[in-house]
Amino acid sequence: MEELDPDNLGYIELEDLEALLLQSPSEAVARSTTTHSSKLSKALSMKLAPSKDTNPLRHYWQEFAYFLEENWKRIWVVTLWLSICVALFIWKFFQYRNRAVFHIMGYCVATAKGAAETLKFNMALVLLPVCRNTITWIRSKTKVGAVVPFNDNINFHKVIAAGVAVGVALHAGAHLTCDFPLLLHASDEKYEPMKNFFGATRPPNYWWFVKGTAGWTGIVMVVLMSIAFVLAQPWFRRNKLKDTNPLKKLTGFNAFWFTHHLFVIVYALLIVHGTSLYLTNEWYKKSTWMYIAYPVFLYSFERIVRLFRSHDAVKIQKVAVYPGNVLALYMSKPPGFRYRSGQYIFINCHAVSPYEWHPFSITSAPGDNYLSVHIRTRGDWTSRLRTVFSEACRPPAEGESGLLRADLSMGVTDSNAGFPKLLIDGPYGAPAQDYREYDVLLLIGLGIGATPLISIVKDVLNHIQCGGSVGGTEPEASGKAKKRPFMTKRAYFYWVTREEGSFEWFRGVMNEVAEKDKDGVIELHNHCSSVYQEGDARSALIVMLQELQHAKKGVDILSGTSVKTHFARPNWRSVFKRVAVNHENQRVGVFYCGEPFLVPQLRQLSADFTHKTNTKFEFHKENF
Ligand SMILES: Cc1cc2nc3c(=O)[nH]c(=O)nc-3n(C[C@H](O)[C@H](O)[C@H](O)COP(=O)(O)OP(=O)(O)OC[C@H]3O[C@@H](n4cnc5c(N)ncnc54)[C@H](O)[C@@H]3O)c2cc1C
Ligand code: HEM
Repeated sequence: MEELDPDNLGYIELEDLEALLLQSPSEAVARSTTTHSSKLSKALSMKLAPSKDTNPLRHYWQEFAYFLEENWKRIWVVTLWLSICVALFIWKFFQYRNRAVFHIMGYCVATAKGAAETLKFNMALVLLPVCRNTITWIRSKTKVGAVVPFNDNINFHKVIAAGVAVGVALHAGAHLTCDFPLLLHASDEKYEPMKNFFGATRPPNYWWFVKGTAGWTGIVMVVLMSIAFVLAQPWFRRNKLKDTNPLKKLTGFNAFWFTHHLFVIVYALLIVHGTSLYLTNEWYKKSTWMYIAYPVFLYSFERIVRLFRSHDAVKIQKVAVYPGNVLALYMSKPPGFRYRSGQYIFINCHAVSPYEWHPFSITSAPGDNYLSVHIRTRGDWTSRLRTVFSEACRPPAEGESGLLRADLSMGVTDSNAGFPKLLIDGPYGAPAQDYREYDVLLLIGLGIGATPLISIVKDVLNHIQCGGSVGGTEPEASGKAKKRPFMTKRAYFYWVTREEGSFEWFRGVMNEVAEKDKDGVIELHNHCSSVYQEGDARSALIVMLQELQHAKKGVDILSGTSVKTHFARPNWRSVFKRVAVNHENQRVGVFYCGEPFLVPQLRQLSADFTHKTNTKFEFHKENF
């Protein structure tokens, strides 16, 4: 069944529907599933002015223009990076092309040295996109985000790592398979200029090169990097192996994480490798440390900041365990802790694992005087966290939401009532944090993916309450106004979950919106996709019961709030159509968080509606 317009249920009077339901449920179902939603869809289509342009060339050009518009930041960054790599390679390659050693080892040595130059650069650069604090600071405090795609930092990290892999293959491959054998078998005449580097007597055998400092450090680096590279692949990191596979225990996020720390040894070896070169004697030509010094220092500083910042445990103020295996933790805000909706923090719980840090989106709003996260049980760590916190909880009192809960005196007490110690680190920037730049927000969350979006909804709500006018300047928790404008004038939130129990997670927020948002700035749509299949008569019956209850008591039977629950998935095209019709000539920020399978469809709809209407949709996504 398609989305029903909650404002327009006039196709059958509710009293008639109730009577009909008692007499003839099947007829009631038939009448309730009239072409209401397709009528709505047609009416919207008529309001839209679709492009009449059928010229295929122009169509492809439009697609291309949209592609450029969407990707220009990525394109310039990757083009610049590639150009620097190529330039470094060529520069070093031709330097060696003109040296005596070229007459023995030829293009092999020129290739090895060209590749080594890109390796120094890439081993330095690969650290920058993972300096999370620096990136969060730059994107919050400066306008650099307008030209640099910070949301792609981890993708860029992987692209550079791929550049490292190519560099290692060329460099190590050329040295091991070509340069060393050529030098061993060179004629005495050709060897003559090499005496400066290798001494009067020529190296006796291949093993001599391998056991030399440059040789063994190089080989150890390749071995360590190979382990880290393999375990960093999404397939291993996300542990997609079958349970029966003996390798299963050796992979997963922790394996990725610990083997990634082998890079500490790799960087130490790289410095040694770069100072014990066979073909360079002058110290000032040994430039490896010059490339990597600053990024290594910056990244080390980041780690030290993380260590100190997360030193003190937060106070737990409230814990609730919800259906759908979700644990909600409400904690005190550490002094000076400022964040934006959409950002996330890392959490560490000693009682679960002293070394593991897991990221979670913040679900409270910047104006709230507490910090909250909603954690869905996925694997070992989240399951154990749920267990240790559940054990300290009591069953909920009547009317309270949450299966088990503990409400402490909201920060007044120093005692943590026997709760395990919790450390946090953050906040860190995420794609959803840029929502304030848009006139209109279309927020789409799948399951637990609603978490960063809930914080946005709360922030818009707090803004309505504090400032009164949406679209004014941004009020701070303290009440002072900052200069940065708050552009958002309207927000649509679509939340799709499988189990109806999930609506418990954010029941409080839903009620608050319904109660406080008098001007209807925020429009909430809950979609429950598991009750019955689309078109199933039973689902139509539930819709009817729900309408009756909603009309009589103002409360939805599933969400337990005044927000209506829809059945089955939303019709995304209709959703975009409605937003386009309601917001001509405006910029709509589409923020999606959830499983990746919906990304192509939403991206395509954003592109289509940007082409065909004068509303501009900008798509952002986050998956976890
Ligand atoms: C930016 C971000 C925000 C997130 N926000 C939320 C949220 O609000 N609510 C929520 O329930 N979940 C959120 N997650 C997902 C959450 O971090 C994982 O579900 C959790 O770490 C799983 O740990 P596990 O050991 O229980 O599960 P596992 O079975 O070990 O892992 C399940 C999945 O989580 C990933 N994962 C495991 N450990 C980590 C880690 N330390 N860091 C990053 N990824 C890891 C794995 O690669 C795997 O894909 C978020 C993830 C990210 C990256
Ligand atoms: C030269 C090789 C590499 C180096 C030096 C390197 C280094 C790092 C460092 C220092 C971090 C930051 C950890 C932190 O502080 O949180 C990191 C994170 C990460 N790296 Fe690498 N890496 C390399 C190769 C790779 C490769 C090949 C992949 C995957 C294909 C990869 C995937 C990742 C991912 C996904 C993260 C982010 C983890 C998270 O925050 O969830 N890296 N890397």
